[in-house]
Amino acid sequence: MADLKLSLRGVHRHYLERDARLDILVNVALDIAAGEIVALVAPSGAGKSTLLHVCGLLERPQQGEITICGTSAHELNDRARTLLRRQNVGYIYQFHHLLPEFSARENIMMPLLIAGVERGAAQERADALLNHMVIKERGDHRPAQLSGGEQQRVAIGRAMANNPGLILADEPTGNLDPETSGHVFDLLANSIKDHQAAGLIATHNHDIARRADRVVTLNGGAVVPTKLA
Ligand SMILES: Nc1ncnc2c1ncn2[C@@H]1O[C@H](COP(=O)(O)OP(=O)(O)OP(=O)(O)O)[C@@H](O)[C@H]1O
Repeated sequence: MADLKLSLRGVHRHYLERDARLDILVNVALDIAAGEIVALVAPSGAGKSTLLHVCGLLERPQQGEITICGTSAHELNDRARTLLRRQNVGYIYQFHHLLPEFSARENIMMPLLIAGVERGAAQERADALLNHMVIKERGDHRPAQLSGGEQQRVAIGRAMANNPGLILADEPTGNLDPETSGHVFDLLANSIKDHQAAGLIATHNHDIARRADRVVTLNGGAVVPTKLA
């Protein structure tokens, strides 16, 4: 049996809008194993961000089971869900969401400090990640002093800081030119594989999606495998 880092079963998520009910996720089943990268490609509004939020325990589905790194989130209260997320999930957004007043190094240190890691050890880990992301010499720069690709590499470093078992990325290269996109995706993919984490990456970019181990889409709210033309 593969070492599953993410497992969804029978997941339903709807939103209520006035009198209407929008069924966004319908009976979703999805497994992602350690070292596996899955691209999620679907039209705008299909529910990609909703799926990522549900996987990352940022939104509760109305039905279904989510298991992250062997722990079922089903029966957990909000506090325990937050802990499970902090310890096991790294999130990367299209617009990096770095803290503007802190340096690249401090941004990467932040989740470590929140997790109670001692400052010196957090700095060492941040420097190793800056090195891994090939932006070692940018550690003292603030986000506004970095290029888009560099900012996104810092965001990847921050997401990887706690060594999470699951990486969720929402359009991580959506803001970058094609060459930088490929480079940033490769750095992200290598980090995920090196750490034997699992990755779920939503993207509109088919060239990026093709670099994943497999591609899925949302069809009527269900997650189904797809082949890109
Ligand atoms: N909190 C909410 N309340 C009501 N409807 C919502 C809410 N969040 C999302 N939706 C709706 O659910 C649908 C799916 O949204 P979602 O953001 O998951 O799509 P997406 O595939 O990520 O789109 P995009 O590629 O444009 O980012 C959309 O129709 C959206 O308007």
